[in-house]
Amino acid sequence: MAKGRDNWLLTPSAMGEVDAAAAASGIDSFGLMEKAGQAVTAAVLKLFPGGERFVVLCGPGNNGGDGYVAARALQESGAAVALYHLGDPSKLKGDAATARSRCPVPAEALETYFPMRGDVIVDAIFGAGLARSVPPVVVDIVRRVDEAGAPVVAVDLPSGIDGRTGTVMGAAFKARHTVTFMTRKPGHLLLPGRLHCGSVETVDIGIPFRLVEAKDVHLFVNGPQEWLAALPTTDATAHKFRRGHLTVFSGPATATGAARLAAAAGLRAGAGLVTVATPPDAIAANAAHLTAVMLKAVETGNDLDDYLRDERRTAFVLGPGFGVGPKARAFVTALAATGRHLVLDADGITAFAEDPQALFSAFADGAPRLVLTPHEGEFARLFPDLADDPALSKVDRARQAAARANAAVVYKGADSVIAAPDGRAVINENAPASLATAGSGDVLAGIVGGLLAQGMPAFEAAAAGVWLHGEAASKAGASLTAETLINHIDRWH
Ligand SMILES: NC(=O)C1=CN([C@@H]2O[C@H](COP(=O)(O)OP(=O)(O)OC[C@H]3O[C@@H](n4cnc5c(N)ncnc54)[C@H](O)[C@@H]3O)[C@@H](O)[C@H]2O)[C@H](O)CC1
Ligand SMILES: [K+]
Repeated sequence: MAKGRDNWLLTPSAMGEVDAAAAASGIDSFGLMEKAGQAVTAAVLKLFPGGERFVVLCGPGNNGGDGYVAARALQESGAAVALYHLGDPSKLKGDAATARSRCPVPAEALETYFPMRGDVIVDAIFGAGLARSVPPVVVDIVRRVDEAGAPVVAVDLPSGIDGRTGTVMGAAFKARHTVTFMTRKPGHLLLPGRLHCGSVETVDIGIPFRLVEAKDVHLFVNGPQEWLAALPTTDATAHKFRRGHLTVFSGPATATGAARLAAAAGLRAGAGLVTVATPPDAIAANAAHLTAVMLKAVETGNDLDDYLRDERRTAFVLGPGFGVGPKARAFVTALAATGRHLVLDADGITAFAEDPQALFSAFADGAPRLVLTPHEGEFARLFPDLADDPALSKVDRARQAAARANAAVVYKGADSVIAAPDGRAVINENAPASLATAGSGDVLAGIVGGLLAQGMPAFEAAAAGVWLHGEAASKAGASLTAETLINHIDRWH
């Protein structure tokens, strides 16, 4: 499955470099702006064929330039158009100045705009060049538009959204629809930016895609193109041992459900065999609920050493319901020494809060064998400096964490980011809101463990696991529980 426009992501600065490369290769840059403005016009007219008045808000850069093109094209279509500008339009430069000079619509200062009933707003104030918090006049206009409930179509990005991080810089429009150019930007997927974009349309404005590909940014929307080639196939003749053996470590008698959810999910994800390794006091609780999944008592370090002697036990999940004490740290250290694969989740992560370096050192050598699946709070426990650095996007944080831990990191959320130590990263977009339910994280850990058990590399298993989890949730419907989610996990091939 090829990487294409739909799953490619460029940061605004990389997009700017692509623009510059296009201009250097002889492509007419005003032609690009013209196509951008025309595409916005087409989207606006399609979405609002009965719009009474189109109000174009133009900023001081090329985003505003796109707006001047759109204002002219909307007027040429016979629509009523009003135009408001931020800053002194006589100071516009280059293509934006050209676009303004060709726009016959009279313009007024932005602060004088008060929405009227029937207005449809084209937001061309800031796009890729937003560099700091929006000025007070934009904060005011965003508020007026919100209060009036007027629909907004955003050019490139809703003004106020940082295209690199998805952060709201002071205030930002909540668009009904966003028209962006060549590829989406991280801010269209990362929260809260995603919630401000409405539907997002990516328009080819004529920059050859080879110039986009030349920017080797290693950032994509998560999808099968990233990992399908590494997904284990189900071969009818495959022996169950060849499909790997996943072990999930259970917590004490009072906390066994999470491990069973992970185990059942691992089986569904294709592991040939799955065992719940349980403290003796929890055998009865686990035995009462397991059928296809096997059960084995593992209490002490010696028990674990014995258990690990069988090299066919290829992958492990530790954390769901496990408890955060020294036992978790000792077990993880022993597992690391085997050279096999581990998903460390929940309590397993928190157990290393006081000494994250001990965890990173244990997995420092060789190809990544560890998958970490922290939500925001757990991430901050292992990587407090990265969590606190406001300059970093969620992608930056996940990437730096992956490099530090020599692990595939799944930084969870509605906008999960999966990153590898070598810098590859994907942003996930297929997770429905219904996934925010008890036990959903345990199921994810189990899916990833099941894929690791079958020999999938850490980053691919992590990215595939997150995507399959999202697909399962969509199929399970709005009232899903962790149990019904498991029944909808599909291995895909
Ligand atoms: N290939 C493409 O994607 C094309 C994109 N186009 C459009 O161009 C903009 C990017 O244009 P740029 O001039 O770089 O940036 P902006 O217009 O977003 O803003 C820059 C402008 O605004 C000033 N500024 C930035 N932040 C603030 C702030 N907080 N307060 C006040 N002023 C601010 C800054 O100093 C500049 O003057 C892209 O989004 C597309 O819409 C091209 O039209 C075609 C090719
Ligand atoms: K905009």
